Amino acid sequence: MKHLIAPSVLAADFGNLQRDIEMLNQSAAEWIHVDVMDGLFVPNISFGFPVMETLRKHAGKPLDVHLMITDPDRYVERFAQAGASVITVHYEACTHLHRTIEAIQGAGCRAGVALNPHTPVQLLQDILPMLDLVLIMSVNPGFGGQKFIPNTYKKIAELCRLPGAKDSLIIEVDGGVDSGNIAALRKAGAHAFVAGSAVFSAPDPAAMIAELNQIASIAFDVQV
Ligand SMILES: O=C(CO)[C@@H](O)[C@H](O)COP(=O)(O)O
Ligand SMILES: [Fe+2]
Repeated sequence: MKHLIAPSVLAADFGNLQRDIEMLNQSAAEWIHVDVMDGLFVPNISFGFPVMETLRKHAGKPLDVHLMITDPDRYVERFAQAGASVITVHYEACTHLHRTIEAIQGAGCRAGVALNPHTPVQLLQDILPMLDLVLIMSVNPGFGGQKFIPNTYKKIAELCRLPGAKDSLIIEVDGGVDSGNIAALRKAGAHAFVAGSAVFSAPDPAAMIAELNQIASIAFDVQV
């Protein structure tokens, strides 16, 4: 499966959000990653529907919504209506994950499940055949700009070996992804790469997205 880059708007300049979205529209990014935090599931609050509204209005690419919220079932329908293409919920935040996945897909979106660094991929075994995406967190969720956790490589490889996944299952990795680890992550088996600070702290964010895209595309040819 082809790789894709999903820059996270959490690291964008909110004073110039429209400008940053335009940059993403013109860039090699395939998706736009939207981090929603409720201050309960994670110790941080990011943004909600008003920002989704702006994104829907200006973004020309699919919105990949990462819900770091407790009981996400309460908001699945609204995020779908607000323009999400992918809705990812946390394994740790759902009591009835099977029902939640059905609700996301029933609302016309692709459904993903995110795993915190401490959550083993094997816990997904019984639900894997339903999933469109698994998001492996490579930092503890809640903040951008954190250090990448190397155990992620092992988790991606283990997930690839789990039976029952759809051929189209997308393995996404999120947290501390940059030009130094994206090739190894791609080789480990990941397809979708979220990058916040690596992109928006770069002097030329669009050039950094192109660089990440390029490295991922030749990952299998390079020694890592
Ligand atoms: O979900 C999260 C953080 O909880 C991420 O999507 C971050 O926004 C990624 O930012 P960087 O680690 O790339 O700076
Ligand atoms: Fe995220």
